[in-house]
Amino acid sequence: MKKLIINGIIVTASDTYQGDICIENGVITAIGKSLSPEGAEVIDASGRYVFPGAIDPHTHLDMPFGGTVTKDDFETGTIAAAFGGTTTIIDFCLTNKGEPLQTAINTWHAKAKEKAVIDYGFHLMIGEITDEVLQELPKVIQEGITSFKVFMAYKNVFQADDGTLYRTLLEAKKLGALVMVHAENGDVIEYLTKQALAEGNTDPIYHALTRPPEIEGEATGRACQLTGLANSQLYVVHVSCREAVQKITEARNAGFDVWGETCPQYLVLDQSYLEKPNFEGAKYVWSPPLREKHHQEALWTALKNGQLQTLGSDQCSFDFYGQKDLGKDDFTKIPNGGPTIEDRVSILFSEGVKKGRISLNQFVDITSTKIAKLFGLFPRKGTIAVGSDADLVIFDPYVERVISARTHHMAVDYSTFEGMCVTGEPVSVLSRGEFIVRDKQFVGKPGQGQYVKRAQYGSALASKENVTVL
Ligand SMILES: NC(=O)NCCC(=O)O
Ligand SMILES: [Zn+2]
Ligand SMILES: [Zn+2]
Repeated sequence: MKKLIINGIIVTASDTYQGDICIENGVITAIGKSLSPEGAEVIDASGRYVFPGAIDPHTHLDMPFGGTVTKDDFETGTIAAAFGGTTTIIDFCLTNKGEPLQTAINTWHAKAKEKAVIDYGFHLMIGEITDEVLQELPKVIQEGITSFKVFMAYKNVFQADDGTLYRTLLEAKKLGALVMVHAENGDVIEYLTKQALAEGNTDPIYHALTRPPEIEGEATGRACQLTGLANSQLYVVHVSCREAVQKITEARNAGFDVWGETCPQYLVLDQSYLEKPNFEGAKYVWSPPLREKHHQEALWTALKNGQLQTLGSDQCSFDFYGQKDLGKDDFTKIPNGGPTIEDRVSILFSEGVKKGRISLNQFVDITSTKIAKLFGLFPRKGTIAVGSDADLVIFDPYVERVISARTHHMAVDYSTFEGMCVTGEPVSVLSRGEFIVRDKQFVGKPGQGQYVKRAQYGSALASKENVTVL
């Protein structure tokens, strides 16, 4: 049935205005003032913002990692994402050396198909470049997987060597894919962690102390230089520190095609959380780790100035009891990651827009539009325009609430942001014109989310967008 959202304040990455949005067959068919309500279900959004559905470019759902499997799967994870205002995710498909890429892709489709309540795509991990991998990559692109992920850390697990990264950059350039890196120096981390354990230092805080910011800065700089050499394109995931921002900024100023993402946990939490008593610090173990507080300022400034362009959640949830406690006597055995998919958008709105650190339009760009452009989803997704999917969030910008595991929708037994007071909340969320959250109630169905084939890198990027705004 036709729907008409009336009187909302429509916000895109470039404009803010009051208007009505008409939706038919899952897409936006008209935007204007006083559109005719004839034959339409009318939804009054007076006093509320209407945003394009947020896109999360960095999730790990139903992922085996650290000797266990993430607690949230494609059902609980995407329901939580929807409550948080996210209508599309791009999840990381892990590959195994020596196994066809297609096997891994099929596995990831099987995880998502019957479960996802919002639309989804995949990035593909590249762990090695072999003749077989080279042969398969063009088909991967045809299937709409147009971003490749290389880990520079997690030695003996996911880590690829520099030769693999360089060859992935070259192939990506040829095929029209964006290369994503987890940028930390895995070899040095291995040395520092062994040293810490040998000295009897087993507590969660040593996770952070054995992965100092220099290690992230070095790997980020190396990946940027290799990108310049290959004349390719790079997206640095989960940037946590000043050193990495500096390397990305230098690369962009040198004209390299380099982009950076940060995550909500790095914007609002700091290293001291790892020192919480009773092993609670384990809840805050990410790689890269939470940093000293002064790094937060560098990240906010970089988002404001465009040196970092996106916010991903890096959702990778493990229960405190039964999963995080695998590392009770050895911090290297704590599964890395935390639950963040539901709170990403609200935290950026509350801490960013409400506190005057970024503008409302930047908020939309950082959580949706720029992600859609970088990952081949724009203009189908990432904006409010005639012809775009009706992925929409009706957002109350005034409500104040406290984030808690008692009220969140993730399957995990704690909240990363427990007790944090935020202003603003999605009230209703539509995916391709259908409500999935209506007046804060879930009304969607597992399996209604669709796989989205993404266009090649660059299809929606104007060249001037790669200029750093100082
Ligand atoms: N970030 C993290 O600690 N866990 C998820 C896996 C990754 O992104 O490195
Ligand atoms: Zn990572
Ligand atoms: Zn991640």
